[in-house]
Amino acid sequence: MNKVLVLYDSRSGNVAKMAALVAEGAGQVPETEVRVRHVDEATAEDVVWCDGLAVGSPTNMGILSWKMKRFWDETMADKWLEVDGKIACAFSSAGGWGGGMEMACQSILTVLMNFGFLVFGVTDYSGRKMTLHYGAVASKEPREEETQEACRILGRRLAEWTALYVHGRKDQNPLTKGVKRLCPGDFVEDKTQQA
Ligand SMILES: Cc1cc2nc3c(=O)[nH]c(=O)nc-3n(C[C@H](O)[C@H](O)[C@H](O)COP(=O)(O)O)c2cc1C
Repeated sequence: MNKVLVLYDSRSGNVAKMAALVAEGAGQVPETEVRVRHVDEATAEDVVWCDGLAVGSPTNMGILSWKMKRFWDETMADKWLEVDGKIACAFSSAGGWGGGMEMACQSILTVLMNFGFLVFGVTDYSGRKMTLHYGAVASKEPREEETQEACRILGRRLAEWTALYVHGRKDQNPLTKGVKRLCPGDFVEDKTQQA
């Protein structure tokens, strides 16, 4: 069974909504078991259990929340050298566009790299001007369809990579499985807007 953990922190519910969408996306890959854990209830064993991990945090001063940082500093400290090679990605909500959500994703990815995770971004677009190159991002709650879809794509891509690289399921390779992957040109209605 393909195993995905969605680990998140959320103070006012926005990242929790993103986490549910990331989990929904992961669940679109057959034979995938998805666990969703708030950082307050997550254990080191949840991380050990998974093949792939999506970590979400509110953007706090441009980086991950102190609770999420503490989880890796303290809860996971004994597991250092034991979780290398798992596949991982990030997502974050900030107070507004430009508020640092991609930097927060980068800070999450930095922590994960420190533990030996194989981290990734996504080249696909989820809307006319929305992609998730460093992880899925939202301004406040994921209200717009393209923001919601970015979260789903992230979770689905994570489960596809773990299916392929951990379980050898070549049929789940997103580059060859025949599911349309969107790029900016797919959304251009008015050619004068292309630049
Ligand atoms: C301590 C603190 C720091 C924050 N720092 C930022 C920030 O650097 N940039 C930003 O745009 N929003 C910032 N915010 C706003 C949150 O990132 C935003 O409200 C987010 O959607 C909260 O997610 P949550 O509902 O999952 O807790 C901050 C909020 C708090 C409480």
